[in-house]
Amino acid sequence: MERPFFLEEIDERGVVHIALTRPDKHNAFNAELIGELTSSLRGYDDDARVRMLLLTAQGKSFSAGGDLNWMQAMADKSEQENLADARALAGLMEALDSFSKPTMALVQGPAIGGGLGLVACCDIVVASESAVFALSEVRLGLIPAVIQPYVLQALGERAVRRYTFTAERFSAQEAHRLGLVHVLTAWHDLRTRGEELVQEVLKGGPAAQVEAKAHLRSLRATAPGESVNEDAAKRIARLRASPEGQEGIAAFLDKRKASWREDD
Ligand SMILES: C/C=C/C(=O)SCCNC(=O)CCNC(=O)[C@H](O)C(C)(C)COP(=O)(O)OP(=O)(O)OC[C@H]1O[C@@H](n2cnc3c(N)ncnc32)[C@H](O)[C@@H]1OP(=O)(O)O
Repeated sequence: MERPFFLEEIDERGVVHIALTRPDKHNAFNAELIGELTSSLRGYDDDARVRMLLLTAQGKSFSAGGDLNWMQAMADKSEQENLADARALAGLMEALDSFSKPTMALVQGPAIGGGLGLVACCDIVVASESAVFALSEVRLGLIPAVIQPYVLQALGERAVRRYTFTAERFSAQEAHRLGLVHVLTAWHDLRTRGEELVQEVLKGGPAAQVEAKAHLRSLRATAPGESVNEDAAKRIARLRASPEGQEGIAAFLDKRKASWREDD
């Protein structure tokens, strides 16, 4: 099937390669990408040929997160449409996080907002030394809601508190120190280091890996239940259609400072 925003391929070893292919928009995700990627992930998860998943991205950025043009348009949608759309975003994170076989991300550039969420949902992360990360949402008048359980798990609560409120960009070295990134490598070695780790994963028993992953998930304190995801979707839907969210998104797209109060 033709996928406008990503490529998918399963190799003879059972490795599913998914590459985000929207480099002109820094691989930001809109409703179409979210819907198709989620159904693709679910399909591969049910496919007995599949041993593991490798997530990559084309271009300069891994992903700039939610497409802000798409989010801006939410102010004109009905509350129900906006909420359904936010639930779909939660569904994408859930589909990646709960993928029953091992998953690996190769992060070649910035992974911001929901882009960082995708990375945090993967089991193994290899990143270029030049990659950067951010929970940028509050600068846009938004919150890192649906990604928060995964980011909490990957970075730890103290770091998440800091980076949620300051929205500072942090380096791949910091992401490595915090545990989000397992392997740091030069940009030109990213694929090679990734392939080395793929080969290590493929040496393991497939059923054992599925069981190990299910067991790990069952031990997690912050695995998001349905009510957590629903709450997150409601918060996102409310904020992005609000005057503050619309101001934050418009300011980013217009490349100006957001005006949060009359005297700003
Ligand atoms: C639940 C999920 C929530 C979310 O994910 S909220 C969204 C979080 N995303 C962000 O905060 C924005 C992230 N974007 C960036 O930080 C930067 O951008 C990059 C690091 C990815 C790239 O920086 P650089 O190379 O300096 O490019 P540039 O001038 O900032 O952007 C180039 C063009 O790309 C558009 N763009 C960037 N990110 C998005 C996006 N997320 N949605 C829609 N467009 C985006 C810009 O506006 C601009 O466009 P033009 O060339 O027309 O001026």
